[in-house]
Amino acid sequence: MKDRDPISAQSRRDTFNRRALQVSDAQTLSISYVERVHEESIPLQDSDGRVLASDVIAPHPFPAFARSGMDGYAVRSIDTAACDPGKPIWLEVVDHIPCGYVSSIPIEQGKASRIMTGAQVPEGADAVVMLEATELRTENGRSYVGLKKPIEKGKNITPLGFELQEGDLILRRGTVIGPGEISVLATFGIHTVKVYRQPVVGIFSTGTELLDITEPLEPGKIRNSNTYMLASQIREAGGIPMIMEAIPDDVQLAREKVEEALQLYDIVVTTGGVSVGDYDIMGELVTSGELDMLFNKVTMRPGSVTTAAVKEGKLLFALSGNPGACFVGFLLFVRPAIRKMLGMEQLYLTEWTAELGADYSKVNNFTRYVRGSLDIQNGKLVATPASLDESSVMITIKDSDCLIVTPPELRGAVKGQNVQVLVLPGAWT
Ligand SMILES: Nc1nc2c(c(=O)[nH]1)N[C@H]1C(S)=C(S)[C@@H](COP(=O)(O)OP(=O)(O)OC[C@H]3O[C@@H](n4cnc5c(N)ncnc54)[C@H](O)[C@@H]3O)O[C@H]1N2
Ligand code: MOO
Ligand SMILES: [Mg+2]
Repeated sequence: MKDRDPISAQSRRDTFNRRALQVSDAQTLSISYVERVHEESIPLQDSDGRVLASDVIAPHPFPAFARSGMDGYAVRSIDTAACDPGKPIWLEVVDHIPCGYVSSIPIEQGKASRIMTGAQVPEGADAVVMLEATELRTENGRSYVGLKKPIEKGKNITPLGFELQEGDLILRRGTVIGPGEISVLATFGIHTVKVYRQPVVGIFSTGTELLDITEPLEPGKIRNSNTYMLASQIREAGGIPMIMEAIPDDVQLAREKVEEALQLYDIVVTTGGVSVGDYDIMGELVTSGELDMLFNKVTMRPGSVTTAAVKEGKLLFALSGNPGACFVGFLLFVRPAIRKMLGMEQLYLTEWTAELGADYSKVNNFTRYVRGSLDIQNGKLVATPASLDESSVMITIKDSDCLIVTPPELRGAVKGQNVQVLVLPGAWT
């Protein structure tokens, strides 16, 4: 027995007349409402995974001095030209140069200085002979190094500016910071980094059947998995998830919750209640005129009822309650919005061409995004559809590396056929 009021008859009629947008049109529309978030400065050591908010220009050449690549002797190559294994040339050792020390003794004809890997090459020297190719003798308190082979000019020396010149553009705004970028920033003494603030994304699920993950199972009810799946997806996208308590199917509660979430957070994502059922409250809310609805139907499966609306410049994505549709809806619409806010350049999933690993017979008039696994077979990238790929199925999400894009066609797709795949974050890229 129901103990709730269904949504209005008018709302239900409206939902039957939804205008479906193509995925790309729906993406373009929703992304056009996204503004980049503000910048903030954070310590370099906290900047992993964050996005640079300004270009980084090399403030000095790197290396900033000609550097020895070996432990050995800094010499003038010309002095070694006449070396012979049977007749070594002896150069007087005039200095000893550890790392971090700058020698004040230039290398003149017939002279050499002992030098360590990473030390600044002294003036006059144009090559470093490695220690193993030398012998040492002492005479009258002076040291001499013996060389048996000529050395070419520049050998074992990394010239000043070998990697970068002063003024070179090293990192572009929009770059995601990882170990390589951190190394660059540290090298140039950029200890405080200007990055985009992480968008804060409010999440709540709707559904009278939902139990909290801490609650024991009850007949007819399920635990709320979407909220936690979305929180994980938000983190991967670079946002900060704010988990709000799920609500039962009550339009008034949904209205208040959406209002509150839009006040507090940069983006709001909900799940459930967007189809044509009697208690599909989010569907009713977005068509009530309180928000500007952008779309409530997209020509895709799963997630055909994916909905987006905007209020005072903030986006609400009302995703389907079915876990598969929720997962895909996030990837196609919410993730790009978070990435745009973060100033990233690549908003959408990476697209590759792969061979289909098994026949896929399901067809309809919408593009399907089929969960699949990727592997290499006989040197070719192969995408195999998941055994269970229904929108309501949760279990195969964890096994997927990609979404296999199957456009609407009369026939199904066959094994061996080329297909486009959208690579899932963290899988292979
Ligand atoms: N007459 C029609 N019925 C349905 C249609 C249709 O076109 N005509 N579309 C189907 C498709 S496709 C989808 S997808 C779903 C969309 O449903 P809603 O987005 O309205 O979601 P709910 O009805 O609230 O729930 C659907 C399903 O998902 C479970 N759910 C909900 N929230 C969660 C959560 N937080 N964690 C885990 N699972 C959740 C819920 O219990 C339902 O089983 O509509 C079809 N129906
Ligand atoms: O929204 Mo449903 O399949 O289109 O999952
Ligand atoms: Mg429903």
